[in-house]
Amino acid sequence: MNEERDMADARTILAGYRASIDNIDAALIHMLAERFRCTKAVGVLKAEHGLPPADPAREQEQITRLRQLAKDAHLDPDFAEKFLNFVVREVIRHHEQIAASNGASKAG
Ligand SMILES: O=C(O)C(=O)C[C@]1(C(=O)O)C=C[C@@H](O)C=C1
Repeated sequence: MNEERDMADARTILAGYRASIDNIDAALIHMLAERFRCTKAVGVLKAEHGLPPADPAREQEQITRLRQLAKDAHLDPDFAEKFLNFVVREVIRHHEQIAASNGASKAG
């Protein structure tokens, strides 16, 4: 029946899209892992030199840049900003933990 074939075709197309989504999600995880590997090193550097975990001026530059990139890529700039903020808040939390343990190791 035509309806059954349409449904089978739709399922095949959906599976194709899902395969791409799975590849993209894997790439995002790998890119985030690399970003956090890098920011961990930044956290150590900052802690060793007594630099503050957060740098609001740098964040403002990143937001401006990413909002423009998002616009050019037809991605919602508000979403891009929220995503960056979400990631950066987690980075700052890591920086604070590193600074606390750095202080503890200096004291001990
Ligand atoms: O560039 C820095 O100073 C960082 O610590 C990295 C980073 C980021 O994740 O991009 C995190 C915290 C700062 O507020 C700004 C940027």
